[in-house]
Amino acid sequence: MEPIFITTFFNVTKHLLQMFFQHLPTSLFTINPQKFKSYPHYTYICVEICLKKFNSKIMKRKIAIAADHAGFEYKEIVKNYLSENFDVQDFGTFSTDSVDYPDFVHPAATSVENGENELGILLCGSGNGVQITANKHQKIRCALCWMPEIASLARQHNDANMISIPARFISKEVAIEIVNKFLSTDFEGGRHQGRVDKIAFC
Ligand SMILES: O=C(CO)[C@H](O)[C@H](O)COP(=O)(O)O
Repeated sequence: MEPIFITTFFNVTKHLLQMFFQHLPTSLFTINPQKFKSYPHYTYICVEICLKKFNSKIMKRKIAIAADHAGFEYKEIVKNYLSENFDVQDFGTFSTDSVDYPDFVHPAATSVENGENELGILLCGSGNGVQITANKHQKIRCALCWMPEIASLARQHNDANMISIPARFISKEVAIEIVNKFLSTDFEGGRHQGRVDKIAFC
């Protein structure tokens, strides 16, 4: 390849990366064009980083969150934790005043069901009330998660599109770990696909 093309290619890539992702380490942009031939995979890596960062910055994943008074404090913590990297839609409640969880869960579940949000996180004291409510929706598979491994399995095996968290029974740190697993684990498909397809009954 002509050196001029190589130099131009790297300069353009460098400027684009710097423009969009100023927080990335400078070392990532320090590329010697003369060494291009010995780093063919570098282009691929640059493009991949570019696309991932572009996706997470410009097209943030949309997450619904809702809680009752028992889950309110954890909801705020989870919401703040996610706010930088996700587009979080908060369906309430907005204080520790006593409320009825279905009033907040149904709108959140509807938003996941109709595709307005990709996934949803629900919190109440035991996790049961919000889970039972959400699972009344035909297209919702809401898993009660009290440890991170259960959240991973809920995605891998059950293709759960919502989780419920028992705020009165786990620490805030564990709640965050659960949310991380839920949002970063993919459905495995395969033998689980047919099972998941059989869940919605009528
Ligand atoms: O866990 C719950 C539902 O499953 C609720 O958070 C819990 O029932 C609220 O209880 P209280 O009104 O006594 O605060």
